[in-house]
Amino acid sequence: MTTFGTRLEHAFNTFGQLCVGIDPHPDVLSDWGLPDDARGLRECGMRVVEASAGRAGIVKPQVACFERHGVAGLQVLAEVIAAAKSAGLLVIADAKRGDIGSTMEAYAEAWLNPQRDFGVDALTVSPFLGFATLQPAVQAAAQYEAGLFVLALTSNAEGQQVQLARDEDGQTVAGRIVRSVAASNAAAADQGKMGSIGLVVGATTAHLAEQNGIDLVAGSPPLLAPGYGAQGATAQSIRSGFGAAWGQVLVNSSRAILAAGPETHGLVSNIEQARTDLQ
Ligand SMILES: O=C(O)c1cc(=O)[nH]c(=O)n1[C@@H]1O[C@H](COP(=O)(O)O)[C@@H](O)[C@H]1O
Repeated sequence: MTTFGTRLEHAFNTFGQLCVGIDPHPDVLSDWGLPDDARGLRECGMRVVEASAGRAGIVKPQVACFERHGVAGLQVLAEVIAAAKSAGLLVIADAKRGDIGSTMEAYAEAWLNPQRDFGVDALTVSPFLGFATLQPAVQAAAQYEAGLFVLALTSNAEGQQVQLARDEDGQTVAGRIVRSVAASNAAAADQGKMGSIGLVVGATTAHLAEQNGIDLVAGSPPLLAPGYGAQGATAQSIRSGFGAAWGQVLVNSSRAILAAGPETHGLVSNIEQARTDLQ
């Protein structure tokens, strides 16, 4: 095994910077002619995995879409994760977990230990109970050679009220999170490698980093950028928004890819189009 940052760099070099989002919303299932139940989730998830394998390096299942169907939905999530891993895809679980340290330890064990049902390559986490509460997850990531994506500057406009708030030193909340993540990646950065502790910076909001003096390059964190396609960001706006940090960016697209419908050729064509646009 190698660190998550190294596996991600390898995926970038092989397949480019696209992350295929697996978000089986009720509308998607209905458009695909599938029932809004565990069978529909399984069919949708497995088709996206099949279309992504060998064409994209990374998939990101949206846990909420599976959780919505209770135990049966979570069983399907475990199956989709296992199928994606055996197809050679890196899997980021988008569960946005965050709690006091002792509880965070349990979340980290559930999502980052590869022996567990939901063991994935990386997990999205929330630092809004204080960055230090994420420490057990940072430790688990090191132990299991997994990764984290810490919310910093999210793609939704409402996020800015909290994330761009300034403290008495004039520092933004997002800026502090970014600096804490950079410090967690210091060892990898010293070796010129991509870190395993990443940030979530929206494709739609990336330009706000530079405008607010936030340095996304320090510590080489991978940057998960949702917002491409369905939320309005384009390949061009993302490149200019991230500027010098573009090489670290993993661009997620969920609904825009799933809009192809259930046929493999349509999904493949949307994945390949997104990959080409992002090159
Ligand atoms: O953590 C995320 O992935 C995330 C963070 C963020 O700031 N904005 C955001 O849209 N997301 C997720 O990224 C996906 C975006 O989906 P589409 O807008 O359909 O491409 C959804 O699963 C969101 O929950």
